[in-house]
Amino acid sequence: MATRVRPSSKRCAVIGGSGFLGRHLVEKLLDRGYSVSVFDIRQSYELPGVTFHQGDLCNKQALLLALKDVSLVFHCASPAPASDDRALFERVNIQGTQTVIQACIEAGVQKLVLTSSASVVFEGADIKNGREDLPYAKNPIDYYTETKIEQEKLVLKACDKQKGFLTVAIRPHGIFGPRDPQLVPILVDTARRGKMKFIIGDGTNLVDFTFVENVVHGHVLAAEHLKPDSPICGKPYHITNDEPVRFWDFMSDVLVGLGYAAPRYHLPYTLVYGLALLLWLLSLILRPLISFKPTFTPMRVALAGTHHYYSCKRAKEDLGYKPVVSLKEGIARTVQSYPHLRHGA
Ligand SMILES: NC(=O)c1ccc[n+]([C@@H]2O[C@H](COP(=O)([O-])OP(=O)(O)OC[C@H]3O[C@@H](n4cnc5c(N)ncnc54)[C@H](O)[C@@H]3O)[C@@H](O)[C@H]2O)c1
Ligand SMILES: CC(C)CCC[C@@H](C)[C@H]1CC[C@H]2C3=C(CC[C@]12C)[C@@]1(C)CC[C@H](O)[C@@H](C(=O)O)[C@@H]1CC3
Repeated sequence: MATRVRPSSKRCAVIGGSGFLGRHLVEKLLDRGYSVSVFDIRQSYELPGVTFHQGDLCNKQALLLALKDVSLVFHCASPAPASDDRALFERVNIQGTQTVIQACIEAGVQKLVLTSSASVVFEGADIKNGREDLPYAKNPIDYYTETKIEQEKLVLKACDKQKGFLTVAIRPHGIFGPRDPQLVPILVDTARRGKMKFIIGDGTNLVDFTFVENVVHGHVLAAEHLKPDSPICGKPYHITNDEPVRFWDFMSDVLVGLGYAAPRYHLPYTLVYGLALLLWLLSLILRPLISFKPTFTPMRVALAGTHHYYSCKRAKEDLGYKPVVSLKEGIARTVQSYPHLRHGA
């Protein structure tokens, strides 16, 4: 009689492993002695110990090949928020995540760790020290957030101790660090176009930004604590730097570190938000004729002008989480890693 080989607990797959967070996670997993399969729509690097599977996560057969003999899966793939493409977000984040869950169950995967986002509870109003039991946003500001909510619900609902399939979701906020393709590059691009002179609102709003290595640390802790008798099964966990900072101080530190001037002039929040909404509607109406992407989207303005920081108490208690890199050190390492984005480079 053929016996089913139980996948090695040190064999894992990272869906979205070619991306910013995914690659940092892969590097940490290799350091910790895991062998890693990366499944991604693109291959962006090569590393000893990593097997690449190029494919779309909406394709179950392609996924099944990558999940063979894998016991632990990290799902950190998503279209970029800036794409603002509703159909793409629904296909990848919702239908694709359903496919990931089915493929994991069929392949005998035991643990699935989802990269969700703290923004699943954010709808433009202030959040101060928000806990995981805040309700999901009823009116999410953009399609990205709308589909991240559905994605998280699907993954957490799929947790089934009887069947031996355990799930958990990590909710980071504002990830930054070396190789980040959005926060620092968009910020510098905006500064180079002379649009980072303004502070939206009074500039005192506190926000969480999370150095990528802390996000990775949270994922690894979650994977290693995910056991049938652990309290973390089927739950979401905030993972941040646990050092809320003024949004505009963080932006200024990065800009000044790269040789640009810090924003100085204040603009009223409601005015900028209204304009951003108008521009977004205009871009939607004109989309069949011309394509333009406004820099100041309603979501970016809301993120820039409100308080939104989250409690990591649950992660500290259940996972023993503690950030491994401080905000100051994270900013310094990030700034240093972008010589090509320095002023005048
Ligand atoms: N960057 C942040 O600030 C932030 C904050 C909170 C949560 N997150 C979440 O973290 C995860 C990783 O984000 P990131 O910043 O590393 O983004 P990223 O764009 O660098 O990485 C995403 C990866 O997913 C891959 N991908 C996209 N569609 C795919 C598909 N159909 N099939 C297979 N692969 C596909 C991309 O090729 C890319 O390599 C995402 O789920 C994102 O929602 C990011
Ligand atoms: C144009 C200016 C007002 C601001 C320029 C900087 C912005 C590009 C970034 C500042 C905060 C960032 C951020 C994200 C994208 C880039 C910023 C808007 C996310 C929306 C990316 C997706 C994540 O899931 C969100 C999260 O929940 O952490 C990010 C929130 C912060």
